[in-house]
Amino acid sequence: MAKSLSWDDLKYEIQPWIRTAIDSLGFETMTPVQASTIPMFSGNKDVVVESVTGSGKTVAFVIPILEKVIKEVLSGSALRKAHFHTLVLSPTRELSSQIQDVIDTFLKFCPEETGPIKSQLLVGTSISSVRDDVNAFMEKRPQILVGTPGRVLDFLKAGAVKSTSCGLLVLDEADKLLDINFEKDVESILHLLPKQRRTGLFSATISSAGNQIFRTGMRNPVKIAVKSKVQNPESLNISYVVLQPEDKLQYLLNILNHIRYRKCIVYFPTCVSVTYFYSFIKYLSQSGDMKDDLETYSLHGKLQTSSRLGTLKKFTSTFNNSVLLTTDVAARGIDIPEVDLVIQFDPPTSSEMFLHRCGRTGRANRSGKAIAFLNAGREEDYVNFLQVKQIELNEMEANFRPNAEFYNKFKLWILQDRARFEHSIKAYVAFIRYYSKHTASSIFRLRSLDYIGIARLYGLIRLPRMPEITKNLEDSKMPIDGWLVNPAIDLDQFAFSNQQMERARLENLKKTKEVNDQKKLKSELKKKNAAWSNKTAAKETKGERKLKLAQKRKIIEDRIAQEEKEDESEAEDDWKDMVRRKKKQKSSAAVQGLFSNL
Ligand SMILES: Nc1ncnc2c1ncn2[C@@H]1O[C@H](COP(=O)(O)OP(=O)(O)OP(=O)(O)O)[C@@H](O)[C@H]1O
Repeated sequence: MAKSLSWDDLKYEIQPWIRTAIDSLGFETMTPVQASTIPMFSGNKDVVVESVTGSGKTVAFVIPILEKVIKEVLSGSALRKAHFHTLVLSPTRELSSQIQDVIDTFLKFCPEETGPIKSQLLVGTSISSVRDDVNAFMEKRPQILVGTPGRVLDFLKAGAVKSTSCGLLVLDEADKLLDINFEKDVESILHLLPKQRRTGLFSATISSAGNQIFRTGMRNPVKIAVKSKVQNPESLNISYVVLQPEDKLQYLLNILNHIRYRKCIVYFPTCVSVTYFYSFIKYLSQSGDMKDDLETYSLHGKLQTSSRLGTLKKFTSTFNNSVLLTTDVAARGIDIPEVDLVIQFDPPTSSEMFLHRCGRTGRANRSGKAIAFLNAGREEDYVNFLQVKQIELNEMEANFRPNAEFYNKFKLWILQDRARFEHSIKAYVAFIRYYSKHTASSIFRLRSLDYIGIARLYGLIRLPRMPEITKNLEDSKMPIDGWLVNPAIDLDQFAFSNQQMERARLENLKKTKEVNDQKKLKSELKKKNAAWSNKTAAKETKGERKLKLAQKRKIIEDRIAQEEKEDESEAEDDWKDMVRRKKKQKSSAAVQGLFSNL
């Protein structure tokens, strides 16, 4: 830590009410990143800030924002109607909402005679449209806008709002905002903002954005990097454990049931794996296989915004023993101080995301533990890969004995409902596709994946047909017809427990059967007809040809006989020559005849 982190020693004089807010929030000292950033960014500097997760970057930009807005207000140059002063962009709705909460917490201390200073959240929801946002903006006249790139762009393009007074832009999780997923929207937003503005980029992994940061139009930015030898905060302990893929779920449940923690976040690779494992864990809770007081939540990008924000709020406000099953949608920026355990069920597709996931615990000097599960075989190399990137991991022994009965229990749960069977396949397929997207592709290779072990992890009954499996799974390991259970299951008899779905399935099955029967009948008939017609056609042509030849011969012989009678002088000619001559005559006559017929 720097020598003096006392707020009194901050090299910038902050507003008294902001200082009151800091005291009430219990922030006794500044964090190093705040000590370096606040004076620069509140002054007239563009900043690029990199500092470990949970080190207080949000307050490091919120105070300068408030300082700048308040200066505008105090200078008497009131914002014109439809104008705003500051724009904060973040990659997720959850994070945007959290940033707005921090701003509003400070604003509660803003004296009325100074204000009113207001903020507005701009994130896509099914409840409010862009037009609603514009109407609310016109009515409330906020100086500070916080939102996700897509929604902010739609809002600015709607035409009613003027961006020419925007003097400050903050990109939180800037490396994410400058990556391929957001790049276009962010660039379009930058074009709509005036060039004369201050810009601040913040992230724990900003270096990974490389030269992209210069596309934000900053002028001589000050680089502030608060780092130790390793990239993770000292209060965060990161471990890894090597497991057979089929044991991973059991091991996770073992931790959730037997290790003491307050709040735990478990990262899964895809949305569908979250929903799938969440429903199985819920079932286990109901059947008494999970500890009694455990509260389980699920959060992923396919949920409605209101449900996502609601879940996060509930998880934040619960007491001990709660678990959030989620995806990378909740990996960056989310600040829930009581989270003391983070589990990565599978490594993420990039090392930056690995840090962000781990960084949901061990925040603001509180101790936290992060555990990454690695599949035995090849993934152990990931530890060295991370070490090169200055991320230190400790090895952890998996002290548990997998229960052989577990897979049967899982299988029985799936066999109760066809929907679960379909869900298991979707989750498995999504995982394989996810695996192919790893940036460290020399470690996470589709060729080396244990397809059967992972199928067991997902409780699969049968391997799905997918090119990745056909290409990479050795023939000797391929189960007969893909079945992982013996005896195989009659899929036509496998019912949905939901009656409506089951009715629809049976209806569909009936229709498919009818169509198939018809198709079969048609193809059989076609085959039969084709065989018959081909044969007859062939026979007819043969017979016809014979008949024609016979007829021709007869005609010629008749003619010869006739001519013999008519011309005795030619009697001595060889009949064969005669035949030839007559043939010639006939053919020329035929040609003439044909011509005249024209
Ligand atoms: N000066 C301070 N003293 C004590 N706690 C602080 C201080 N400043 C911020 N905090 C707390 O530290 C926690 C982490 O802060 P914040 O969310 O801003 O971290 P961050 O650096 O943005 O992390 P990430 O990179 O994960 O987004 C928050 O709970 C915040 O309230």
